[in-house]
Amino acid sequence: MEIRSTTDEDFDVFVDTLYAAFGSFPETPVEGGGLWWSALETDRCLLARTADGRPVGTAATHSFELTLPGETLVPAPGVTAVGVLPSHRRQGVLNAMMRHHLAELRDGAEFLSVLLCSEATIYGRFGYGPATYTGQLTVERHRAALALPRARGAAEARTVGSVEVLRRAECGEILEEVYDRYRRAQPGALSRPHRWWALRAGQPPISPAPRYVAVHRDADGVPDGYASYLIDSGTLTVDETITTDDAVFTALARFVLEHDLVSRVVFKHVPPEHPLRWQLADFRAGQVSGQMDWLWVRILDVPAALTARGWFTDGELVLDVADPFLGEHGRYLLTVRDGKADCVPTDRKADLSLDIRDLGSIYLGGTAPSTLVRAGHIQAHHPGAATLADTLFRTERSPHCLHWF
Ligand SMILES: CC(=O)SCCNC(=O)CCNC(=O)[C@H](O)C(C)(C)COP(=O)(O)OP(=O)(O)OC[C@H]1O[C@@H](n2cnc3c(N)ncnc32)[C@H](O)[C@@H]1OP(=O)(O)O
Repeated sequence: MEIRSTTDEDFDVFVDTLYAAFGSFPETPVEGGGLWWSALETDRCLLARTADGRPVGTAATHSFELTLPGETLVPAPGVTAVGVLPSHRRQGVLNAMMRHHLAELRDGAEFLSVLLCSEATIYGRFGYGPATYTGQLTVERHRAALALPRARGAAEARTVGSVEVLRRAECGEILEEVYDRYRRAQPGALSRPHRWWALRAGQPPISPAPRYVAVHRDADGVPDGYASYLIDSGTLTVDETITTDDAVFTALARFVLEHDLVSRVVFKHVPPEHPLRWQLADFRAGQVSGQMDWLWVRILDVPAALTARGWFTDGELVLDVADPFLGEHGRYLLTVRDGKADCVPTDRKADLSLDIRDLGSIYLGGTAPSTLVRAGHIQAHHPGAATLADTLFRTERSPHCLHWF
């Protein structure tokens, strides 16, 4: 089998093969997201061909930036468009493409790779672990009153800005600018390169699908948040609510919850532990559903990855990390002082033994190491090791990603 990057000449072969792998047709318009593949970078698309030249597999990489805890931005190659023709499955085509992808990243000194899974059973074997989670919150509007904040001073901190409703097509650059400020501050968030917005590639509100957008502006009229939404049969569905400011989030939530002629509001992409549920005066007015994994992380260089993120508690931890897919194994001393980590190979006794996929899961602070100890995936070598790891890896704001690719 031959695996190589596409060029402008065989990009249409790539698209045809990809669609055939998913059992659909490129010529059939898809609501809103029909142009998603137009944002692919031609030189980062792979075609796998059999010895007689037949295209049988595809995979592509987006050049994203990922925000790590501590608001550090790092390059994050995002794997997408993975498909193998039904006639050639379970013969090792994906395996070969993943080896090719990870080797290319290592050559380019990249230290991680990310993806979203079509099925959660596929990518663990290649060293990816679920690192951020999402869900949706459905609120019955007649029970949706927001509670008065109890913390001293919190009520006064309420935003003094304004909300204006625009059609998606009238928003110009506002969404791109507000999203970019948001993703730089939100651990787990990915950049949406300008080409996505320019090509209207992906899901609403990037795509041209009709949407109303509630744009929040601060006291000086500068946009500092938005909520993109659609109303259908009495249900108002919010695609995404984007802001760096909790008070602006509350103002936008209040805005959609007070919408007339709506019986329920569905907030998509609400991460676990989001404060919105706690802001409802009636805790049971909000029902969580569709909780699932979102961004998966694959670490390729343990010291580079652990020293890149920010840390919030001082401490020391010895991690014994196995990487069965790449046939590697290493033991590392992680030392955190004043928000920065040092990570070096060591012979010291390990506190925890774990698989590289589990390191991917705990890396952004969205999965507690103790949860994976209790699940039987991480081995804690002494009492207190899991608590120590929980304390070190924890972040103030849980990681969240809502970009679909
Ligand atoms: C990031 C993304 O793009 S997600 C989109 C993924 N694509 C799809 O879901 C499209 C439909 N599915 C397909 O095209 C194919 O079935 C693929 C791409 C998922 C798998 O391709 P294949 O070439 O069949 O995989 P390959 O033969 O290399 O299998 C590698 C291993 O993964 C396992 N595997 C492959 N697909 C699956 C699956 N859907 N569920 C569970 N295990 C799987 C195989 O059993 C094999 O396991 P082993 O190493 O223990 O023997």
